[in-house]
Amino acid sequence: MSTLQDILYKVPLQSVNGNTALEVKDIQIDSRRVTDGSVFVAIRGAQADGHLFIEKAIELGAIAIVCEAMPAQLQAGITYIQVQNTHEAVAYMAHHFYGEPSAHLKLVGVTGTNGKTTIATVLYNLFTELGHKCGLVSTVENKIAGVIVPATHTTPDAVSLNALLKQMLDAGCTHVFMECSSHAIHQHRITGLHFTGALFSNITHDHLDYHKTFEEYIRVKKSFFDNLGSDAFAISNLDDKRGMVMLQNTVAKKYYYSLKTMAEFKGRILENALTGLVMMVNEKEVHFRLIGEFNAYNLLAVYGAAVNLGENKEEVLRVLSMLTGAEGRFDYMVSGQKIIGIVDYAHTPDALENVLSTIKKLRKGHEQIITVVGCGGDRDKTKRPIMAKVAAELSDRVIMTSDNPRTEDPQAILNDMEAGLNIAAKRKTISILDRKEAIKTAVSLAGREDIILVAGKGHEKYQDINGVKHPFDDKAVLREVFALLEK
Ligand SMILES: CC(=O)N[C@H]1[C@@H](OP(=O)(O)OP(=O)(O)OC[C@H]2O[C@@H](n3ccc(=O)[nH]c3=O)[C@H](O)[C@@H]2O)O[C@H](CO)[C@@H](O)[C@@H]1O[C@H](C)C(=O)N[C@@H](C)C(=O)N[C@H](CCC(=O)O)C(=O)O
Ligand SMILES: Nc1ncnc2c1ncn2[C@@H]1O[C@H](COP(=O)(O)OP(=O)(O)OP(=O)(O)O)[C@@H](O)[C@H]1O
Ligand SMILES: N[C@H](CCC[C@H](N)C(=O)O)C(=O)O
Ligand SMILES: [Mg+2]
Repeated sequence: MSTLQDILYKVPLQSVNGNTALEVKDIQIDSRRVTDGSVFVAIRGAQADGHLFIEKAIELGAIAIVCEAMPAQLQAGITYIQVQNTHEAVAYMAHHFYGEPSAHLKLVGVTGTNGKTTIATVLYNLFTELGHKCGLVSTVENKIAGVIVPATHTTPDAVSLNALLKQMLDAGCTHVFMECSSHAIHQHRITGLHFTGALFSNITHDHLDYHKTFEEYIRVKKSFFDNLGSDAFAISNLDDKRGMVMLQNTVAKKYYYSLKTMAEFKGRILENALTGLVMMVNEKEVHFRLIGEFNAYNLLAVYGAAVNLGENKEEVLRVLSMLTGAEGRFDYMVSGQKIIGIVDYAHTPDALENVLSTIKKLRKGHEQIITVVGCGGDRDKTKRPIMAKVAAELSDRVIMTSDNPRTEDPQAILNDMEAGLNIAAKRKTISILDRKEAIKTAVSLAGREDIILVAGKGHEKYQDINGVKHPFDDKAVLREVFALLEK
């Protein structure tokens, strides 16, 4: 068991009031989860201020409080620690409390707007096939050597994350592949972790509701690389406009991948079809089951990481050629009538453009492309008209519908999307609020070999309407509607 003093190692303290030799049972950032012997860390968030719950935490058994501002009245027998930034403090505290698990693991972090889940999942599957016990931290799910632990975030908060890494270590995992979202980097959820490697996929328009400007979003992602140690490797996409900037100030060993110019990990696409990719990877021709140019990039990032982790190149490519991607990422099915259905998590303008242009390139002739798409509520509003415009430009028909409306009026979200449509785009677009009806309509409009893209929700198994998560699964609905056609 650690003492408060032990876990505060490396945390710059502003003032201390009380005993720091106390034994700590756990660390909590949510007062509602405090029990006897917890340390409660008060965090100023977007919705609430943890400082308002200090009394509540003490009532529930907190023995120490870590805060940015000391309460006016201090309770006897309780230790109060004031720090400048509680987000940062809790990350170091969790790291120490759980015995610095990341330092004993080969931990690889993946950041970028799109491709994180795919890259982390393919790495996890590759290394598992290569005979290693692995951990996965991702949007779809977390995994500890094959055992699924449901994910609530792309990257969990610092306490949950360090606890998870400790569980992975205890289960015998040697390698962990983890998505690092920009929210997580900004909120210090990954601060203090020891990374063996870091990967950058790309950066485009997303989360500007949170980061405010694109420059700030870039700065946050870059800070992940700035904070790596000199023993780490950093691999970036040279074909992305910000690929070099990301690694500009890192002291880690730098590597690049590219489809367009010379790079340590160089790919050249020979064939790109709905059946898979054929790509030259550093002079070797390989067939992959993953589809589309964007996955060629993801594969190069994975290959670069595997080589840097000391795996045999031939063996890596042999296993990679057999792997598929992550659930709900270009997830492909065909109806009895030969209508093609693709469920994809594209929920940004760039991802939508990528997935649609990939479909356009891969179709055999002029089969119709019918896109079902919506935009999430309580998220970046500026992407809505752009996503509608992209969908209309690259599809023959568009059914605009609800994604996760969350607390917003679903019709208002559709109106925001419609603002991106010109007259020609409006002519090929219809709006149907109910997502299941929208999918049914798409299928009813499709003929043999036409392609239906259901975008935005990928693996998600629910639709969040007004804070209530209603069961909903794009893949299951599409399968059900396809089955109705057989009757
Ligand atoms: C905007 C955002 O990222 N919010 C995250 C943030 O919450 P917050 O700091 O704003 O929390 P808050 O509700 O204001 O509360 C402040 C503090 O008071 C505490 N509190 C609150 C109430 C109470 O009774 N007692 C109490 O102690 C809370 O536990 C918290 O510590 O910190 C919380 C703990 O880590 C997260 O759960 C929460 O994620 C929310 C639910 C969320 O939706 N986040 C999304 C946007 C997110 O993080 N997404 C990224 C991926 C995006 C992508 O890749 O596309 C992710 O990594 O998942
Ligand atoms: N390298 C890539 N470049 C551009 N688009 C991509 C790339 N990889 C995947 N995509 C597209 O982006 C969507 C999301 O991919 P993925 O889930 O792998 O990314 P992510 O970064 O984990 O996303 P999120 O931040 O939402 O968790 C996919 O469904 C696909 O359409
Ligand atoms: N991690 C992303 C996922 C968005 C998925 C989309 N279906 C939506 O609800 O907007 C977010 O929370 O912004
Ligand atoms: Mg993800």
